[in-house]
Amino acid sequence: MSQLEDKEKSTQYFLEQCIKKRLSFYAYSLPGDQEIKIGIQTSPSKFTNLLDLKGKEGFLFAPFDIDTEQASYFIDPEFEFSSNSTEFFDFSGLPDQIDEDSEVYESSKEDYLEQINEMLADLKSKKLDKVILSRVHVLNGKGRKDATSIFLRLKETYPNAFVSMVDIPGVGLWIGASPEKFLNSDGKTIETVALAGTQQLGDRAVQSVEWEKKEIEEQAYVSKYIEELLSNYQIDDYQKQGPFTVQAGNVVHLKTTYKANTALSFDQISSFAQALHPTPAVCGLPKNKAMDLIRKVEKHKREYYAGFLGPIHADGGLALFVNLRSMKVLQESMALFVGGGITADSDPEKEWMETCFKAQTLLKVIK
Ligand SMILES: C=C(O[C@H]1C=CC=C(C(=O)O)[C@@H]1O)C(=O)O
Repeated sequence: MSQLEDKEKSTQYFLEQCIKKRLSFYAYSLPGDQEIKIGIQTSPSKFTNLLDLKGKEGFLFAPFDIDTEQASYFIDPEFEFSSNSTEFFDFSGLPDQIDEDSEVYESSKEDYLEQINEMLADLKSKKLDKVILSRVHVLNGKGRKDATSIFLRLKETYPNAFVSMVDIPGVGLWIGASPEKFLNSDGKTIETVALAGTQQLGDRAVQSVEWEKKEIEEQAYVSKYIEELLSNYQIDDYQKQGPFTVQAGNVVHLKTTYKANTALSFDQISSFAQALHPTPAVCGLPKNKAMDLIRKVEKHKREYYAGFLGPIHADGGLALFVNLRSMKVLQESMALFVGGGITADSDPEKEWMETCFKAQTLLKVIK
């Protein structure tokens, strides 16, 4: 067996034990990075403001609807492990644990079409410009015992995604392969992206993809929102690139990147992140109206889908991503969360198909 296979195997064993013993842990690999970082904490703390995490080192996990739904968690690891190191952790004294599964509401196609038509009525009467409708697709027969191998396969299949697995007892086990950076900072710069618009790639070359008016507009709403926010924070010195086409598995998106050469304090970064979330890539525009419409129309709770997650460092550096192409892993099933941006020009059937293509990015790896 090669050295790499040996390492992969020990990472697999390690993660499987964490899941069986129901430890609170995170595991992630950054886009383009081979390494998997893992951290364990007996009881992670909740936080309400990113500022509370100032000077801390760990992993944060925030829901979509910060105001009315689940809590935000911070895992401050008592033990850290990396797929590049051979450290040892003794699981032998810990008993196996089983958690009660919570119910997740799965939308039928009829539900989805009814919901999109309800949203379209508000969009067409110009109550709002854009809203994201999401749904849950439940896959039976695969569950917690399969989580680690799916996580490792996602990492191999999507090396440019932020691939993560987070388990917090009573909160849930989540896995994802996100194509969307939320906010990255190394203390000297901040980076974010406007990602929206989706097509199935099929057998086309990425650069040959052409975009329709509806897709160009839905992405432009995200760019406009980010640019207004940068301006509100007096961040004028930034490089903008795009929009250009990027591939995320079997789909492509339109993306604009923003990089500001501004050294912000942690206080400013946390305030900026809080104002940025949720962007019109996952919520809509105007934000409050879109949030109200989502709360009214969607029958499931989004929980941590479309929230944000990632590591933060004691020096204020952070690498946060939007929790997309993600699923909640239950004992014997998996709940995949997928959504798409709806505007007055949306065609309900096409939007339904888009959510199917997005689900395929995960299903392809699970099956
Ligand atoms: C909300 C999702 O994707 C977002 C990111 C890229 C493209 C999107 C779109 O075309 O609608 C969404 O804004 C999802 O994957 O569930």
